[in-house]
Amino acid sequence: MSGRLASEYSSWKKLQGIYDSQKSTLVLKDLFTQDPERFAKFSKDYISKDDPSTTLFLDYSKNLITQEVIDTLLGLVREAEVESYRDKMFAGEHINTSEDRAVLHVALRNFNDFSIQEAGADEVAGVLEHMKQFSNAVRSGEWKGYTGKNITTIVNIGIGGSDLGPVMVTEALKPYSKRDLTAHFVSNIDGTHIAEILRLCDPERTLFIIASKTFTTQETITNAESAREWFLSSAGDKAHVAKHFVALSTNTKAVTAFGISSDNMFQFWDWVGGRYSLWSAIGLSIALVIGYDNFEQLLKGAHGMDKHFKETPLENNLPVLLAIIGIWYNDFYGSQTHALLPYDQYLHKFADYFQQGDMESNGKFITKNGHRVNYETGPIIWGASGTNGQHSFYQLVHQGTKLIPADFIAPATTHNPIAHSKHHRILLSNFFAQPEALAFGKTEEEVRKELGPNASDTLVKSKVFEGNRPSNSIMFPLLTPSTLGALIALYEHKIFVQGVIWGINSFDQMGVELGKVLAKNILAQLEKPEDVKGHDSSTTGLIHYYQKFRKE
Ligand SMILES: O=P(O)(O)OC[C@H]1O[C@@H](O)[C@H](O)[C@@H](O)[C@@H]1O
Repeated sequence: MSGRLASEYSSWKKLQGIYDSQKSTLVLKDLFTQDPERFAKFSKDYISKDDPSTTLFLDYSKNLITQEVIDTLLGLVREAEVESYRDKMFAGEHINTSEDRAVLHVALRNFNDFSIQEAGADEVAGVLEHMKQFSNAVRSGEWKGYTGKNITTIVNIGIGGSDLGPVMVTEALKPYSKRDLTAHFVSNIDGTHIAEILRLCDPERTLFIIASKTFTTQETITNAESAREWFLSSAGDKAHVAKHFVALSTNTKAVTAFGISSDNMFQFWDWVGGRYSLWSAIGLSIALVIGYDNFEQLLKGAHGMDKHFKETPLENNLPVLLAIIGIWYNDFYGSQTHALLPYDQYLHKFADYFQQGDMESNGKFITKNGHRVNYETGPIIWGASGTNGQHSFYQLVHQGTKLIPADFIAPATTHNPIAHSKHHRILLSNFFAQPEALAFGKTEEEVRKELGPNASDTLVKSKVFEGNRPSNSIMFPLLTPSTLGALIALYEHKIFVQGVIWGINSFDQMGVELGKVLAKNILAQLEKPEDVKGHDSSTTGLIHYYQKFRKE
């Protein structure tokens, strides 16, 4: 991050020139015809140096790019000093400047390869050991509830980064889960969320995991208090809380004040951002569900990608490639969104997870130096698992008026090869067909030929696919813990690279604060109409409407 606006870099200006002069010739159909080597040139294998069985394959040939575009985008990476910023992150420098914090999720999965000096980095192994002991004890049945019964249900209470990561990963790695241990996740302050989950729980066999970095988040603390009240209405004695409540937090004082002993607290540090915290104690529910060894594999898979990101030249660096291609569409083609489309039911929460990961990191208009950007920053991230999306929103992706770059993600093999893998073959045939249709479309001539001479012009036109809609395809042999770790880290580092190029701080989240402050103020005014003060007429009117129906 050089301190300049991205648009001031010479490579940015050059990219604008390339876009203006070559846009009409950047046509995938032609680019593929002109160069039979295009796939080989624009695809990369990732093989983990530590564990060669962990691999990913990235095909980025179906993008509106030429070697010149890629080279110029890499020039942008150099001008923005991404490598130096990356090294600062790994060294523990306080690159989260607004909060004066290091950004060290890489230290949580380090396994002694990188030397990191920041306070707390040397405590990671100890916390992992605590997680290992605890998860083994619960899973084996050695840890008993207050009436001497095994724990069969865990309820993670957390929100944002203290929820989305554990939810996504426990869903993604279900084939590795202990099937007789049920995991629930409560996040929403809406009492319906916890009420419906508690209906499924037996207080004698349920463990509540209160996950909150700050331990002050209103939703989490309120849900945790209601869970404790529900538990005590059966257990009676407060001493039993120790067997049924644990906390994952950086705030020992607040955890103790809540009534959870520090023995049952799993520590982490202020240099772990909420949306980067699944690798920390926040991952306890993951370790409980899939077992500690699999959790460690997840960390190791991510560590392999960290090494790749740190050590691989820019032109072969997968997170860098994903980042610059994203910038090409976001800042030059004017794409507003980016779709994540995993063709794997186990990854059905992947887009939700990276909605926070990306949008909370890069949804910012002020640079680290306090200037307003004059270009677009983070895209809107959305998506759903294939093939469901095909029967809903793909219509717009294929024939709508917007350019929506997409990442298609799929495992070559499945954990559920039912009907001799027939399902998986059909799934993959769609995974291959969609990017092909998006890229190459269907011409009027082809449609006319298909429909015959009597087809009306209107019908023919409605069936034309313009094509030239870009996508990346990411494949891997099977969705294992280490592969998932590598895949998540790939996207984390992509977000990092983009943030550095845009000159913003990807590691604070000031934009979520205003709503919280206003809600607190309004909460105090909800009882009487005469208390509703200081709002616009719309907000006042809405609160008055509520007050007509208000009940205890
Ligand atoms: O873990 P905590 O402190 O309860 O915070 C939960 C979430 O709180 C939100 O307010 C933040 O925007 C998220 O980044 C964070 O993950």
